[in-house]
Amino acid sequence: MRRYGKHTDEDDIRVRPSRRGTRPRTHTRPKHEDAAEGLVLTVDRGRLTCLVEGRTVTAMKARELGRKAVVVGDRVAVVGDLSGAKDTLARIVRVQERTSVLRRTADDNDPYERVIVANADQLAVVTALADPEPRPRLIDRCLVAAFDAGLEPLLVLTKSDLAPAGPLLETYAPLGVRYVVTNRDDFADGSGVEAVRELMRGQITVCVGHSGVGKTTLVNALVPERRRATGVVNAVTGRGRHTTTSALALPLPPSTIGEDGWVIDTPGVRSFGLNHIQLSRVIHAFPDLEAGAADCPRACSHNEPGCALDQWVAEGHADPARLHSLRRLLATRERREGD
Ligand SMILES: Nc1nc2c(ncn2[C@@H]2O[C@H](COP(=O)(O)OP(=O)(O)OP(=O)(O)O)[C@@H](O)[C@H]2O)c(=O)[nH]1
Ligand SMILES: [Zn+2]
Repeated sequence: MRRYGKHTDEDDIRVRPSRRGTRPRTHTRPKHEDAAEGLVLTVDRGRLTCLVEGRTVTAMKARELGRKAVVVGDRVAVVGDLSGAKDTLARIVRVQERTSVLRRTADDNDPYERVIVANADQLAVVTALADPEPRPRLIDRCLVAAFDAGLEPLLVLTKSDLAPAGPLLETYAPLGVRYVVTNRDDFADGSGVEAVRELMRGQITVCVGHSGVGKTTLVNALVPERRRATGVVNAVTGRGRHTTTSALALPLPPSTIGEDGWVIDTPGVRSFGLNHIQLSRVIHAFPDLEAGAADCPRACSHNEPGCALDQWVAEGHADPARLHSLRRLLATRERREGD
């Protein structure tokens, strides 16, 4: 599978002086060797729901983890009561190095970019073809966030009963982004949703979409067990609904080919702040252009006089439509009203 430049969280990289030789070996042995492996499914006010050996276990962060955030998708080491029984609380003592991190937008209530999901493989951008109208700038911002985070983007175009997908797909054709067109009438007999599941098999897919685009309808169709799954979470939080703003990881139903995969629903995540985006990581998703950027001025924005990409395209090394698309994406870094 194609991979964009994956990167991990800065705070995963720790430089520590080696203690070897200065202390007896027993002291450097990792603690909690008996810990079980868990996958974080959701987070609610310091309580983390983890899947541990097939059971849903509630846990909290061990103090030794300090301020390090533990997020949905994290692979963790868990100790303590792992029975999953009511009112039990396990402890997360380690977080495995992340293969990818997706950050949430900074907003008025929270000025910080925060990691919302770890270890995802792809980002499904759910967009209605009508009602509400598609918002290409918003789609572009999501694509930039995906490229930056090293996630494979996937366009899920819903409500195809209301409008054709052609015009929107034309805009995205030069980007070569995979897409699937859906509508809820096709979900009824399961045929429509199988095509979406196929694109998610064996992957960890984060779903984002603006309110009203049909994301809930889609996720419920993808994971018919959702009600039961969220029921488990509710037993933990003691609330009637899953009302947290945390993402929620849901298992795709088992398939005959054995690669199941996960869908991560993200209530309240509609777009992404792009201030932290590194141009080099975005252009990494455009290998045909990246080669031509070698001759760019230092810290080139790729949208300024002297950008070597104009020459590169003029010489026929890459399709002008690709450069146009790249520049359009990079231009969405400036936030505008409604993004
Ligand atoms: N015509 C049509 N309507 C749909 C389709 N899918 C969902 N809807 C309707 O669109 C509305 C929004 O659907 P939801 O699934 O709740 O959308 P959402 O993106 O989860 O929206 P929020 O709950 O606001 O976050 C509902 O009234 C659905 O019945 C579709 O394929 N075609
Ligand atoms: Zn350039």
